[in-house]
Amino acid sequence: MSAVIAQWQDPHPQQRSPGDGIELTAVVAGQESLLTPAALDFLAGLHRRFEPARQARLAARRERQAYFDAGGLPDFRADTAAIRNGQWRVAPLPTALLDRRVEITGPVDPKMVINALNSGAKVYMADFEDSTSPTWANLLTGQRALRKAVAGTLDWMAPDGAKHYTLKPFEEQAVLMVRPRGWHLDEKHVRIDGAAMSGSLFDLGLFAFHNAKALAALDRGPYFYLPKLQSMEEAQLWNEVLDRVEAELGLAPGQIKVTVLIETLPAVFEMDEILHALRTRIAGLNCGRWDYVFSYLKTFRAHRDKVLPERGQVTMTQPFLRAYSELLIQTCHKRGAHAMGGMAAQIPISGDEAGNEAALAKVRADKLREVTAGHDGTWVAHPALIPLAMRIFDERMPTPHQQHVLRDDVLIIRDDLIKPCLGTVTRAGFEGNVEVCVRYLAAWLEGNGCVPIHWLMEDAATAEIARTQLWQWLHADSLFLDDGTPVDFALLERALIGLPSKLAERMKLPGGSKLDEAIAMLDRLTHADTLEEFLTLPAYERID
Ligand SMILES: CC(=O)SCCNC(=O)CCNC(=O)[C@H](O)C(C)(C)COP(=O)(O)OP(=O)(O)OC[C@H]1O[C@@H](n2cnc3c(N)ncnc32)[C@H](O)[C@@H]1OP(=O)(O)O
Ligand SMILES: O=CC(=O)O
Ligand SMILES: [Mg+2]
Repeated sequence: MSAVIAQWQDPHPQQRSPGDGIELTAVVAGQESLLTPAALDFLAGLHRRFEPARQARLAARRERQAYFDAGGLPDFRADTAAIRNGQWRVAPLPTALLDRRVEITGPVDPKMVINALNSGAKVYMADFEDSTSPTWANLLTGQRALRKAVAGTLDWMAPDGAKHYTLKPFEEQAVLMVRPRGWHLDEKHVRIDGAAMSGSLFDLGLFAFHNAKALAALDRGPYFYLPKLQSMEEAQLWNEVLDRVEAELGLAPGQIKVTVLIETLPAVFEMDEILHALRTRIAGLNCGRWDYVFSYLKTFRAHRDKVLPERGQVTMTQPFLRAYSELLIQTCHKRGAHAMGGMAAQIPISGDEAGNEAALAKVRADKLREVTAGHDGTWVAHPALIPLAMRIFDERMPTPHQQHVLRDDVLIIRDDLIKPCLGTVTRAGFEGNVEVCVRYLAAWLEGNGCVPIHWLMEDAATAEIARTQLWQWLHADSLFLDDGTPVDFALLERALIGLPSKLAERMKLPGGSKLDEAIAMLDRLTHADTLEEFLTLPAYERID
């Protein structure tokens, strides 16, 4: 997978200032066509209007985490009971978003964009978030690819000239949705009045600036996926941003539609409130299971009674995760929104028929669980999985969606959502987490935000689980592997020391040049007294 595109790299980067308080601290060739004075003014306007509110929301996150660290538990809010108990529905969904049974997701390099739009999935979520390492080159390459895709002119030639990629006709393409980065991430290369702007506002703002009118004319939104929200107030902030974007770009109010990922533990207690805050424009909620597990671990980082078993055992059939997905379905269907499923991590295995069949069987079981529970659609990580997921949804969901499945049988209380599952930590589980962290981080530092490791899709969310589990296990009192070995820093040392030779033959894989840096970073992150909020925050300081 090529994440950084050579022709976009400037061998002589320099600081350039477009003036009016806007400063760009990196350059890739050709960026002027995207970062026009008008586009920069638009971004600066978003920053000046919403940066104080973003900072307030980030401070609120820290305050709430301090409450959890002091022993507090998340719960449904008393002050919003009227919203939960009220009779209201979200605005009707646009035709293009009625049938979303299979959605493909992936990073935004031109080949992936073409492959995803041509893939036969109903929707393609172009991802600036979990699967993109936000180097300046990746971001602008992605924005340029999407702009050309919307215009219908995107093509791409394989570097060896073996294949020329072109888009299928518009009617045969997946519906485009874009996922900007979460509220916690800055875009350090755009400084406004001396401060870095928000990555969310940069990604969404720049995409909307160049494509919103064209997409609205095609009756295709624009449509966005909003990641990692933690509260109703964060949804309100997004709604205000989108109101402003619509007003500035001359779009009808409510033209921009969004789907919100419920992928943090605090947010699962505010799903009605989030739908309500965005009720004129929300099309659905999505079970972002990987970040959700990460958020569970992070929320309870100081709770020794909430240590989870190794990653492979924390599956969606565990009671606390089943409760999350069923409550999401019930909540969405009550309000007229779609309840989207999530991502199975298995990808096709080439050259191993039995291994491939076992991987596909896991994906099949996951999709079957989702459609049977009442989800209106699901995610796949790889185009080869689309027929499998499509078949299951076609067979089990003959209608475009199943909002009529109200799941009145579901009765979920707070403890169902927070009770940890039982299980073990094996040596393979511990060492697997170490390997995933190091290899993923190394790839990310090299500019590649999504990689296959042992035939599993690994991205920022899955790697966060591995990283957070290591920290949690190492800081728990007297934790032992299932073979009786104490989980301590000596065990980590041995795993880290053994890793370079274990990976020696794989140095040509993504991240090969950054393995030492990744090992040093993981060592620091696991030794820290406090769990770092996001892996990508310190890692972002180390990329261009
Ligand atoms: C927790 C979450 O947030 S989930 C959402 C974020 N994660 C994702 O979106 C995962 C996206 N998936 C991927 O990036 C890739 O599938 C990977 C990295 C896991 C595997 O990629 P590869 O090793 O390149 O897979 P593989 O070699 O089998 O790819 C075969 C073809 O399918 C294409 N392909 C693979 N995945 C995708 C995708 N998601 N979208 C479009 N095309 C894809 C490849 O580009 C390749 O195309 P080509 O034959 O024209 O060269
Ligand atoms: O974004 C999706 C997730 O699972 O995390
Ligand atoms: Mg996520």
